[in-house]
Amino acid sequence: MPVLTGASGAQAAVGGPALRCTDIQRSFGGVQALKGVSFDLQQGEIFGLVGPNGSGKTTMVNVATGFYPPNQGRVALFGEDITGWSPHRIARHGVARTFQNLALFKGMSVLDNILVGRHIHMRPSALATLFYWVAAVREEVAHRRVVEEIIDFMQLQDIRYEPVEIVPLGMQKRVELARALAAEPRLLILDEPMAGMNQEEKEYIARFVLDARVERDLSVLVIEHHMDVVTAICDRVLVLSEGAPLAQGKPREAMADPAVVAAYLGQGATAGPARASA
Ligand SMILES: Nc1ncnc2c1ncn2[C@@H]1O[C@H](COP(=O)(O)OP(=O)(O)OP(=O)(O)O)[C@@H](O)[C@H]1O
Repeated sequence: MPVLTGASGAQAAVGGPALRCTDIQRSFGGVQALKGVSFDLQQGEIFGLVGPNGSGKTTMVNVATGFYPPNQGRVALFGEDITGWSPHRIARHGVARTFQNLALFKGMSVLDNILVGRHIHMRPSALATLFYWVAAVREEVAHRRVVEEIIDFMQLQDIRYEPVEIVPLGMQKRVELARALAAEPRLLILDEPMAGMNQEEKEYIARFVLDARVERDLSVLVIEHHMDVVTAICDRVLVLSEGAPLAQGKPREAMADPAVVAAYLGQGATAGPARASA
């Protein structure tokens, strides 16, 4: 059954929060991008961040992943306070993300781009490689095995040796998701993973996310504008507007909240729930 037109793939969440954001505030000069945002993303949950353009979704993700420290508020990952940590340190603690604008390495093959996702598990030491090259080769083989398995999972076998820049946009999005999975994260953060995709490509990504949650024991935070995707894959959503939380709950209920409808209407018909069947 197609994911986006069938029953919700949502499952009940179990355990404590994978990500807890408490009273997050963040400004850029005079622009208050986040005005006290709080939410818990439970382990095993697919949690959506939605809202009109400029409502603070990407800023929230950048705060959670250490790209921007918050001006106020705390971020906790699996119970550990990570406020102010660097992106690299947060990545090592099990967070992988994709970006709104693709961040792939042109000139490298699809396979090598995915292999980059393994870097946080690599132990680069020239000395160790020189004297313990057997171990280094063994490590390289192990990384390649993980990558090959992800290439199979994401159905990228046919394009694995292609330079990434000649691959169609929908496939590039899939490669970026594969690279994030290669990091073997506990929390996966996706910033508009289906932007620019046709219906079939959206179906693929939705299915990969649902399968990855189960097979890879993932918690997922996703920013997405396509409301059919949000209602199909998200257990819960937080709706932001102008940096403030408007509603939180199951997708259909949160999107039906009068304050949410009003916020989207203020943005014009193309920005909001009107795209539900896009
Ligand atoms: N680095 C920055 N410098 C200055 N202003 C910024 C910066 N990043 C975000 N902003 C501002 O913060 C506000 C929230 O932006 P943000 O990108 O987080 O929104 P968004 O909900 O992700 O939007 P979209 O759906 O269009 O991607 C906007 O007014 C934006 O212009």
